[in-house]
Amino acid sequence: MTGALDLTGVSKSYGDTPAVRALDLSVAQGEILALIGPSGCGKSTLLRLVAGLERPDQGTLRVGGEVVAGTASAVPNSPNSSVGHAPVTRAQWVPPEKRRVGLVFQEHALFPHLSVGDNIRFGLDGVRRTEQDARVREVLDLVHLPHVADRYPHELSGGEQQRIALARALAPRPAVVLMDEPFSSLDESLRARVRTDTVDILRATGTTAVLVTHDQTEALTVGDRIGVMRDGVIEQLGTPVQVFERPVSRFVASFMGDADFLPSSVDEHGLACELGLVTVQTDVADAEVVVRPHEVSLTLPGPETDGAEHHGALAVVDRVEYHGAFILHTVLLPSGRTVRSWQPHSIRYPVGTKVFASIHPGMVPSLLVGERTVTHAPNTH
Ligand SMILES: Nc1ncnc2c1ncn2[C@@H]1O[C@H](COP(=O)(O)OP(=O)(O)OP(=O)(O)O)[C@@H](O)[C@H]1O
Repeated sequence: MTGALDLTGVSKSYGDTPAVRALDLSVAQGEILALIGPSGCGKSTLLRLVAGLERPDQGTLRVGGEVVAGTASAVPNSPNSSVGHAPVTRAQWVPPEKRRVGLVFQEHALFPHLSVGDNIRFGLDGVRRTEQDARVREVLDLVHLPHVADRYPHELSGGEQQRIALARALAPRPAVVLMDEPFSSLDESLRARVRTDTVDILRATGTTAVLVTHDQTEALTVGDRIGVMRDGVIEQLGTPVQVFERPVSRFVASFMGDADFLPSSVDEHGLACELGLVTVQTDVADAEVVVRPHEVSLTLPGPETDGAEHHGALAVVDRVEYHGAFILHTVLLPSGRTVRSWQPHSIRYPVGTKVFASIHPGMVPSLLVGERTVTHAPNTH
């Protein structure tokens, strides 16, 4: 089925540097896709390809079902052509201004010499002035800034400028809005508010969007799906719950949230790691258990933990970091490995405290064999 945005086998290199490699991606109508990955993995190149600011070396891009770059569906050979002859193909290219794509890029900030109204009108070329005025009013209402049409960008706060940039992108009713780190210049408290407002506006208008971010929380809270990119490919594409709770690889597990990795072994009780038995049914030997800090429980040793080595390990608090609402404890296990544990604000074990570390009951950690996670079912025993 055709989505609002479809990429098929798209590749782009800069000289010898592959930036995007044979990438397939489909974004559904009204969906918000968050793209995340380490610096240089190809996120911006992907957006620039969709925007038409770069040409793909290979592959096809469609916006709203229309081929905007690459090779249109192959024109079949004429009946007279010799058997085995390569199909005739036709390169297609739609320039950026003709694509139904709205941009909220940092480098496409508002024009400083144009009023807010004229900034928004900029994308409405060819539309009658009365219609332009109506649309400017409409999108300014949408971003809750109906009174700023005559102001200049420098007369707006950072958050207001960001909302105007969104209004400008939405004005021509694009099929897809592309956002490259749109909130990164805002301070943290403002960022959360502008982000929420932006998502509300995208939802209210049913707009399809691709958002590039460095921020895990942003990806998890904003994306209907998240694409985790690495070296020019999407290593995992899934819902926030899938990428966080069922990462497909060591890379995704450590990139989306914090993770520690503990070796495991299978004994007569089942699969166990240093933090005790793992509620996973598997016959995989030599797996590593992916342990997230929110899954690790710390308690002071007492009669109930005596002889409970199947359920955890005696550890020593090695490091304590205050994060406001939560406190991150790093504990040293008997093996010399460390694991991290989030504790609520009210619990702060000083460095050197002996604690009993275990996996919270009911948690079903992921298992890694080599670099990939293995699928498994929770142990029902
Ligand atoms: N114009 C260019 N010329 C040469 N190489 C480039 C160019 N643009 C990007 N690259 C290279 O392509 C690769 C992907 O870059 P890209 O900007 O897409 O990554 P990114 O994931 O957006 O990184 P960041 O998060 O740091 O913005 C990198 O190796 C980068 O150095």
